[in-house]
Amino acid sequence: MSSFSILKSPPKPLFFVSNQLEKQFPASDLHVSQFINGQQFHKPSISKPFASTSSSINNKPITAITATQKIDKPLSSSSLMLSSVSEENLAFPIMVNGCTGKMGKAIIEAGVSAGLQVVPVSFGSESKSGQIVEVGVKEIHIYGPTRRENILTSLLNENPNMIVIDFTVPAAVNANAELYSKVGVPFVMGTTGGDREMLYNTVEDSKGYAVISPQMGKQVVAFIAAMDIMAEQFPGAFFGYSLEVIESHQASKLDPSGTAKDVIKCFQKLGISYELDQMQQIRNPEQQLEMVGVPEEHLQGHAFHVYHLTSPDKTVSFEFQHNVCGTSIYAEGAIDAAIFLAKKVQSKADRCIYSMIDVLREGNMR
Ligand SMILES: NC(=O)c1ccc[n+]([C@@H]2O[C@H](COP(=O)([O-])OP(=O)(O)OC[C@H]3O[C@@H](n4cnc5c(N)ncnc54)[C@H](O)[C@@H]3O)[C@@H](O)[C@H]2O)c1
Ligand SMILES: O=C(O)C1=N[C@H](C(=O)O)CCC1
Repeated sequence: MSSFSILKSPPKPLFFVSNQLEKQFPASDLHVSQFINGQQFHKPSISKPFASTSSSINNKPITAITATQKIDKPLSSSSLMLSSVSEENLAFPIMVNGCTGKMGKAIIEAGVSAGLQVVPVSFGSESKSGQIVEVGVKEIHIYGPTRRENILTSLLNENPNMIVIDFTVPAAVNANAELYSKVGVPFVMGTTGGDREMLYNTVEDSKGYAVISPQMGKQVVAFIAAMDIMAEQFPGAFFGYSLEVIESHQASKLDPSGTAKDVIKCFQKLGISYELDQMQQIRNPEQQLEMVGVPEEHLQGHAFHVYHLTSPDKTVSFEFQHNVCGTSIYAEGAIDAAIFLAKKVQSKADRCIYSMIDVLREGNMR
């Protein structure tokens, strides 16, 4: 049984950004952005040193973000499900990198709903460096690519149980993983792309802990696991079949679907000859509306996949689809992955690298 401890006492702030960190890494010329109902609003920029225990913006303290603070939006059905664990007051903070992005915001909301605490510091792109982002009532200070090692080391010293959740961009995957591994902070890597082999090698060499998965949606992960089991048990079962794969994502997605790549690996084991560059990627909103049937309100955030198999004589066909609108399915899965990882770290598990299938197998589903 895991020795992971669950606090029963009332929630207490578990971390603070110290004056020392503030002095070391002042973030001058901070900008405040606010997200309301998914829309970003910019307030006039202000010159402000990095968060201190006594400083405030608009009279709001910015030193620590605790699970006791409320998100000022109605609870969705999914967040109601997550709120059932908030009473357990899970005792580790999360650092969410890429927090100005769609997933970053969703992770913060899901994490707070689950009773986790969010470190008020996030690594972002150069262009977002120096901004303060408000997500609900949370204020998160964004740091660009410089001085990250020192900042992360200081944060980890102050929050020794911290887990990083990374939903950034494919180009940042390897550098970020190297940084987390070097500093020794466990991480959940939800970001797709980059050099995946190098990613695994980096974590393995450092003997650090990580959950890595291009797909955190638990039901989609269960589908991939089922395909993998079929491929293991019946290799070559679809030999000679032809495969057509179409995936559609919001136009801002920078890479091909990482999920489809994993599913295609299963089809290859099942005997189908298919190259990744045959996959059809749809990023054009007009096509998404007309061809794919994406609801208009989800053009900015969806992941639709269809895999069509046809027998050599064309008398038999199979079709698999998984269509996701929005981000909540991934955010909930990523929080489950962080909780799973915290338990592995706490119990000093021998194995260090995990997938979402491991998270599902251990039944860490709330
Ligand atoms: N594993 C999953 O289940 C899952 C689900 C959804 C999205 N994703 C992946 O997560 C990633 C992010 O998706 P999104 O929809 O939130 O994208 P997004 O474009 O909305 O957000 C990306 C964020 O990364 C930040 N960023 C850019 N460069 C950075 C850098 N060098 N360091 C740190 N941050 C940087 C951006 O400022 C932005 O805040 C993508 O790779 C996407 O494919 C994975
Ligand atoms: O929206 C995205 O980007 C997604 N990326 C992942 C992938 O590439 O498979 C998971 C689905 C959403």
